[in-house]
Amino acid sequence: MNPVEIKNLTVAYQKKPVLSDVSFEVPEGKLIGIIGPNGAGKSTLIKAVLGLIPKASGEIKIFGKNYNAKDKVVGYVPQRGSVDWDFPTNALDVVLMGRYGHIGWFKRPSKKDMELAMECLRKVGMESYSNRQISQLSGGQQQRVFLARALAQDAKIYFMDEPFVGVDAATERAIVDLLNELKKQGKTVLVVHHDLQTVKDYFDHVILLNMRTIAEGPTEDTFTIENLHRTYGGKLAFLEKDRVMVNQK
Ligand SMILES: Nc1ncnc2c1ncn2[C@@H]1O[C@H](COP(=O)(O)OP(=O)(O)OP(=O)(O)O)[C@@H](O)[C@H]1O
Repeated sequence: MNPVEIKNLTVAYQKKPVLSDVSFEVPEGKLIGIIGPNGAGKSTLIKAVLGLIPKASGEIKIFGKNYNAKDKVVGYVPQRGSVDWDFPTNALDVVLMGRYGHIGWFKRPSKKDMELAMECLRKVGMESYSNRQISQLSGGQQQRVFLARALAQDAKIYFMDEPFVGVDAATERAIVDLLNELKKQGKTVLVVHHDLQTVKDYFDHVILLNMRTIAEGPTEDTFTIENLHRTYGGKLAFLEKDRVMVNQK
């Protein structure tokens, strides 16, 4: 059974559709890139799957069922810019929040939960920052803490919204290693990604989105210049053979 199946999904803000008739399914245990221009509806798609915003119509199935947050099947790494980093909490507590579905709200985390949270911080190279207030971390360090929180959730499917934005090369490498580790564990990871140069290196499968599903499938067959043209229209700039980027002007 596919971990995520979307059929004819339409989502609207104030009656204006931003996703229209979107359909795709993703295979289990793969790294999947969600690719499309600004405003294409990528974040909206993730929020609709997680039930954070309502859908106007269509079907969203997680392992064949309607998603229920209590099932603890889906982990989420939001866009860094959408988080209140001034909230007075330290890195370890943020990671422990990832365990709450397992611990139960209002209960104290056990020693095992604390150890697991520290282990997740270690995996992203942040164990020595466990007591640091999150407002006092750099952008890349904040991103790593959020990835550690997602790891602590021990989900089967992860949605990550632009985890590579604003991070340095070392953090980018750390994130890629983490994605590959999750894949090795059989997890399915969907990542909103903007850097077209690295899509072929990072993802097994892509979903090209621009209000509709333009194309989806294995990266090799789907991430083609023709499909990119269909996704980005006139915004594509060609650097040289096989290298393409989005012209933001
Ligand atoms: N809360 C909201 N109310 C009204 N319109 C919204 C809201 N959130 C997003 N939109 C609009 O919906 C469209 C899709 O937005 P969304 O954030 O899903 O795009 P995106 O593909 O994630 O973009 P980006 O790459 O810039 O992050 C945009 O036109 C945006 O302006």
